Amino acid sequence: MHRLVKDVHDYPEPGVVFKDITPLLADHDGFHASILALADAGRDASGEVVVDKVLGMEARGFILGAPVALNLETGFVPVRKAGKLPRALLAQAYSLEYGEATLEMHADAVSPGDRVLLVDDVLATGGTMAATCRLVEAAGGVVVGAAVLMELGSLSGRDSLGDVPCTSLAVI
Ligand SMILES: O=P(O)(O)OC[C@H]1O[C@H](OP(=O)(O)OP(=O)(O)O)[C@H](O)[C@@H]1O
Ligand SMILES: Nc1ncnc2[nH]cnc12
Repeated sequence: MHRLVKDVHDYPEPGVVFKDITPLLADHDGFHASILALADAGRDASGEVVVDKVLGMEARGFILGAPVALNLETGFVPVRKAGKLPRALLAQAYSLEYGEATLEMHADAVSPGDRVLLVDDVLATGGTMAATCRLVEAAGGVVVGAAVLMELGSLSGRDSLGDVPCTSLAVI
């Protein structure tokens, strides 16, 4: 996977090393293997699916989360940046490595008791993932796991996830 993720220095702001996954997405074998590996986070040791929904965060989390949901034969829930969803919603402000934003989810997208897997490309500060956990909790769902392609170990994002187990295909 490493050769298919390109480091872009000082993007989107000075000091950030941006992890560009577009070469990985453009490579069928790399993309396919990544989806299968991320989907394993939604199964137990015997291979049984243990989640009811997969959530992906706009925008790169959509690209990865939707095929993971299909692989697990669950529904997919888009968690969007503010102002994009048309019906009653839950909202959560957060900070990420290079800014601040608000994430929103339709209020009825997760039902009480739903077991949820969160999927994204990068875990950096963990702000995005933690905010999504808050949205799921507000809906009455249970985050049973998170799965990312890459974890930026120096930013300790995992610490913001509490007891939620996070599967990283690579810690860099
Ligand atoms: O752990 P954090 O510090 O919160 O950073 C991780 C988040 O940042 C990126 O999303 P971004 O908001 O840049 O959106 P994009 O997918 O639309 O580019 C990435 O896809 C994660 O969602
Ligand atoms: N360094 C980084 N590269 C790509 N996406 C990110 N999201 C937060 N930090 C990031």
